[in-house]
Amino acid sequence: MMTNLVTLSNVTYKRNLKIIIDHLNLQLPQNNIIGLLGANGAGKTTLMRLISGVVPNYKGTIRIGTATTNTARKQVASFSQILTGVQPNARLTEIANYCDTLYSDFSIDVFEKIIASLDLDGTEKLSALSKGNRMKCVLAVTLARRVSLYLLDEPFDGIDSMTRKRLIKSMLTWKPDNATILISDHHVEDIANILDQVVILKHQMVISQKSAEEIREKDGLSIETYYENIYEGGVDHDQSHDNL
Ligand SMILES: Nc1ncnc2c1ncn2[C@@H]1O[C@H](COP(=O)(O)OP(=O)(O)OP(=O)(O)O)[C@@H](O)[C@H]1O
Repeated sequence: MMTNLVTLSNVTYKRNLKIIIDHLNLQLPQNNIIGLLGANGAGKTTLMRLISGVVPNYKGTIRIGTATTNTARKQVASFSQILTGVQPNARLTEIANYCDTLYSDFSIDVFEKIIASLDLDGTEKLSALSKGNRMKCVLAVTLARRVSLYLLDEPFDGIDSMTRKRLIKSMLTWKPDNATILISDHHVEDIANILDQVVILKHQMVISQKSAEEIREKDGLSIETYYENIYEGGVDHDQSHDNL
């Protein structure tokens, strides 16, 4: 049986009177790679921020393992917005040392191994990195925290296909056993073959959650087609039973 790592119950989040997340319920199992899909503005980044513990005012409950408060969740989830606020002039090794002081779970050893495997030079300054190299750095810093949950918000945005493959390989290599990765990406097909599950967000809510295997084998669809069908107002046949 799958153990749930993350549970959101009845979570509502408003910003300037606008509802961004509406009575959302979601459970994410342990040791899974989960794709978070949805159009621009669907709320993917907001959902990750809520789970990671950086959003102060929301209604409902959010739990990662036994961590329920924002402070406790920050300790057990590594969010890819980790470089926000880092001095652009900092060198990569300085960033790692800084993260090491911030997070007791940070592994400088893992960070160094990841950047070496991605051909990044630790003496480079963050501000001097190309977009692709910056993304490599983001992934290295995020994964160097040894935690049970990783929240990766569009980690391959604007990345060429070869670099993307290397980043995906790195992610799979360095994911701790039993950890869960929630990953958003606008190009579903890029990550489809590594996903265990797909969660689709629309209209401030989760409109579908399904295992990737079920989509491929039972529904006979690619994840991309499944996503487009659901998003365009198609019906999840398993939920309606009208395909019987
Ligand atoms: N700082 C903010 N103030 C007001 N509204 C915001 C703010 N940040 C996000 N929103 C709104 O919240 C909604 C969800 O935004 P969010 O960035 O979470 O979506 P997303 O699915 O990550 O989008 P994208 O795919 O474009 O990154 C949007 O309607 C957006 O306009």
